Amino acid sequence: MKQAMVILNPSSGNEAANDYKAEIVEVVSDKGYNVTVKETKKQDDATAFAEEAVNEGYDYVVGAGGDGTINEVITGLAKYDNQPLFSFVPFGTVNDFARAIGIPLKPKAAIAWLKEADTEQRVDIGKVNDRYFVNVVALGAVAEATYDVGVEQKTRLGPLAYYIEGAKTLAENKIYPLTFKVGGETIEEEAFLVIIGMTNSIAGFERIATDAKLDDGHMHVFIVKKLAGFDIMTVLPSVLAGEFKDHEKVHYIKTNELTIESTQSLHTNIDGDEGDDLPLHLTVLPKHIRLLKK
Ligand SMILES: Nc1ncnc2c1ncn2[C@@H]1O[C@H](COP(=O)(O)OP(=O)(O)OP(=O)(O)O)[C@@H](O)[C@H]1O
Repeated sequence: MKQAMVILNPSSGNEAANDYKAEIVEVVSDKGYNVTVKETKKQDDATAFAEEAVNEGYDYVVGAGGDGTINEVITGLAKYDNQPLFSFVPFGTVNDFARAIGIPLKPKAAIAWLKEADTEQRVDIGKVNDRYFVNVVALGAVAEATYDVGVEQKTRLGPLAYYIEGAKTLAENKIYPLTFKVGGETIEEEAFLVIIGMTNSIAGFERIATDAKLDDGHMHVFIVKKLAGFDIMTVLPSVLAGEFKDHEKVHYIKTNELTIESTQSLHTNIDGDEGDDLPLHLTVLPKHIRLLKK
């Protein structure tokens, strides 16, 4: 019989994931798999379980958790060539990867989606230094502000909690001198924020990288330059209108490889969690994950 592993973060989504465990197991069993459930207790558990699934020859891995858990599961799978199929049920606050794939964000609907998932699509992921990302690498004060968002705040406000913390940094408008090496070219920019997205959905905004596809082989790089008072009023509408890359203070680059350096020390954010400091070397791993989707 085919083997499936469900990797579930019981604490995700304000502990909602735990309530749906039995339903997820039932759906995966009905697809004809013998199901093993692995519950995470701490950071990196999901990566270790996913590696175990590959090494023990599992056919299918189903993640259940927020973007952090999904990143960890994919990190476990990504190192290997003989990967199992992968699906997931989103239980996080933002759920960018689910938005990009078209997985419903409400648990019941997402489980119904999982039931109907029967089509394999190979999707891209990104590599940043030694780590993997499925959604976004961000740097700048807004990116750092996400660490200050508390669990209670996320539960109460959802993605808005991140925007409130981010908005506080707009007032400071701190900029960083950055060097980008891309396609043999060196670009110097004084940037307020840099966003490198793999999919259309970034921080819950589904129209930032409007033409990004799950398997387009590219990263979508948005370098936001120093904003003057009036620009702050026009950036958000440009995001909502799907015209962010055309904003006069945004330098947009589409590439499959990029290096970012700075003379200043600067933290980064990888899929919503604290990432490496600069320098960063980013590449696309094209069609690297075997997503099973509806
Ligand atoms: N049993 C657990 N109890 C508490 N924390 C856990 C547990 N298992 C994993 N974690 C932590 O949860 C992190 C991932 O959380 P995840 O992103 O899945 O959910 P979330 O916080 O609800 O979602 P979001 O990040 O979108 O708000 C892991 O990196 C790990 O540190």
